[in-house]
Amino acid sequence: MSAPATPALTGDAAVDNVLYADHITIRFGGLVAVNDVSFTIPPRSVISLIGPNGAGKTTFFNVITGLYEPTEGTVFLEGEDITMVKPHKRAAMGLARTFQNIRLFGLMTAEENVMVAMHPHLKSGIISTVLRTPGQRREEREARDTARELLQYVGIGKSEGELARNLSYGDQRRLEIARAMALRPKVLLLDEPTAGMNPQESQQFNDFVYRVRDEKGISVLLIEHDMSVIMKISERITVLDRGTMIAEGTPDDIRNNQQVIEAYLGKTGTREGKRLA
Ligand SMILES: Nc1ncnc2c1ncn2[C@@H]1O[C@H](COP(=O)(O)OP(=O)(O)OP(=O)(O)O)[C@@H](O)[C@H]1O
Repeated sequence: MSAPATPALTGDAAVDNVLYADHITIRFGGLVAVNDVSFTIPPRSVISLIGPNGAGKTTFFNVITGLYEPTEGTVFLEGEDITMVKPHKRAAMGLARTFQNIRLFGLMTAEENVMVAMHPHLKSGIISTVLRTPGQRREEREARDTARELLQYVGIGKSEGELARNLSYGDQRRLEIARAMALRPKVLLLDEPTAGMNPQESQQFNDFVYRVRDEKGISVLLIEHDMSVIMKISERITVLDRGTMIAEGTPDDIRNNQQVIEAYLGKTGTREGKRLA
């Protein structure tokens, strides 16, 4: 099923969805990187954003997370207009992300990496931190316990004392997710989460994403190049090509969509030598 660039949204999309990006356009000088794209993330959903190189995925993602201000359009989080809200504030409001290139503190332990991320939710001010008041010590103990629980949750509980840089690549990705979850997100935005994972880690990742959705009630948005991951994991897929939304639907809809096949493979079916999984 192919969708127009501006699908008609029924009801109040800003209220019914955790996230609603309404008619987003982003221009860089003369280049229209994203062209009038509307997009929703329903509660407890696993959604993917795909498209060939240069399609506008990262640019759109950056508008959602607040790194870019859209030229036109509005972003709502649980009905609240967050278009002008800065990235760190959005993170504290419940939009947590991981990065394509892992960004951990390599010389801190796994546990410390998660504790640092909790900072926006901690109450202690600078004075009580310096004086190490009983309240501050209690809060630190609780933060440490929560960090350990999160590390257990993502499957690297035994590595709590390891320096982040000594963890395997797959475990560093898990640590990034634990850190994002420390923000108690409503939406978890994952940029290329399975890059560099082996097939077994990739399968475990799929199971993990469903657990996050079902047990924690968090919605997950993925940008991912690996089609086999996308097709297995997504409840809904949105496809961008040259800044325009060319299709939206279930994995089966997308797999059989002629426009999507052409966008990826070219009309002759040979572009980049790829196949849709
Ligand atoms: N900061 C910027 N300034 C100017 N042009 C940009 C900027 N960021 C992205 N673009 C351009 O916008 C278009 C969309 O790029 P974007 O990185 O969003 O695509 P993408 O789908 O994420 O691609 P890839 O899969 O290769 O990462 C490209 O033509 C890119 O060159």
